Amino acid sequence: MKPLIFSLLKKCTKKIVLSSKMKLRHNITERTIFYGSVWIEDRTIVAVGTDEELFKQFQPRIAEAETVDATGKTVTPGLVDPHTHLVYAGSRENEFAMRLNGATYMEIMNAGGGIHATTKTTREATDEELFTASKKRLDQFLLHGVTTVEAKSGYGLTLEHELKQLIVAKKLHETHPVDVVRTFMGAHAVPTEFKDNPDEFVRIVVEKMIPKVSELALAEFNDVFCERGVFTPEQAKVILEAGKAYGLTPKIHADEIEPYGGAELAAEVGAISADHLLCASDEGIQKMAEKGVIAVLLPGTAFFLMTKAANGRKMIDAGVPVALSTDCNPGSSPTVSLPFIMNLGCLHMGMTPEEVITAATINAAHAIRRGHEIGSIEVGKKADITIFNVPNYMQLIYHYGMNHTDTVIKNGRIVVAKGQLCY
Ligand SMILES: N=CN[C@@H](CCC(=O)O)C(=O)O
Ligand SMILES: [Zn+2]
Repeated sequence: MKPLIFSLLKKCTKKIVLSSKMKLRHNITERTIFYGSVWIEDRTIVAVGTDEELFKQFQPRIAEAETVDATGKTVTPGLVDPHTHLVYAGSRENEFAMRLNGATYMEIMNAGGGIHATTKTTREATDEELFTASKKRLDQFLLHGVTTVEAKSGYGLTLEHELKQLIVAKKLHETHPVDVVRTFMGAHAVPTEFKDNPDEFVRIVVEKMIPKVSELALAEFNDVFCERGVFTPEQAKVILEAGKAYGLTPKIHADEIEPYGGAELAAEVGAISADHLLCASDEGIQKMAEKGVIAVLLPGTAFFLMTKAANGRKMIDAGVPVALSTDCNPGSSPTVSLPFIMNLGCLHMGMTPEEVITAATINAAHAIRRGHEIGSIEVGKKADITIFNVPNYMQLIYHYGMNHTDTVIKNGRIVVAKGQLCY
């Protein structure tokens, strides 16, 4: 039998343990252990407790363990980002300059820029170029303490190019330490070639793209940008129901620019999450709470588009489980820093530090159906753990705009040490 690899994290001044029982009890940190340890065997967490408890339990075997000393640092579950547009080519700083001069995000998109601009550069990129550009971003996510990301297609908008994006995402998942969970988003925009006949494009998404994506098992989720001037709630419903028939779980970009019935639709179709929600109606929020739809909030997008962030506090108080994400994309949120998003969650959405940590770990894991295996430091879960070089979790949120990541353990393996990649 192969010898096991043991790893011990000792003398952590603080370790946050978030129980997966918290799925819907999103607003508390269940347990913080001072001077705690985690015992990992292979890829799995075998024991969690105080230094003393684990020392007693594993005393005869400590000599054979590889030890990571986290003295004076803060240990959390590996962060989970449940909403990214990771796979794309090109960059849109020209639009940033236009917005600084007063143009709006939708004006730029309606004039053929925005998502259309990235669709052009992504279609033109070779598979290798697309892989290399996306891998660079994934490395940056890892360096910021993120061990799992969701990644959407949606910059292809033809069957061929949507598949190209999803295949790159799959290859990243297979070759990179960070797990990449795939979402098909063929309905990210109505391509310019269909601007006079959007229903024909919806037909292609439903009849050609979804069946193929499902046949090739390239995605688990199906997402739609439901917004005035993009896809109507009626079109979005057709697309999401079609996905369900092919085993793809609905997600939705909802109520980002104006109230448009997206939150209500998420509840109606049984979406696992509704994302953005800056302008969600009270009724929509209520329906999401009733159906257990997770709100994936993206305060980096509001920050970058200079608009008011979603009301996270109101959603939590209404009983909606809230997750946080970067929304990493070249137009509305070109960042990989989930810790910065956590800071915005506190400053712009009325969330507490405990709530934003929960939102970026266990609730984020549930938003991509991974709550049973990641998102908390619990016995039996994957050993995905991040150590931040701060003495307590408050400082992680308080010292904003800096990368505090010291060490990342992914699947029981050290992949970032002293803030540098080492996989
Ligand atoms: N709002 C729609 N989609 C992305 C932005 C995509 C882009 O601008 O390239 C978002 O989630 O913000
Ligand atoms: Zn998005």
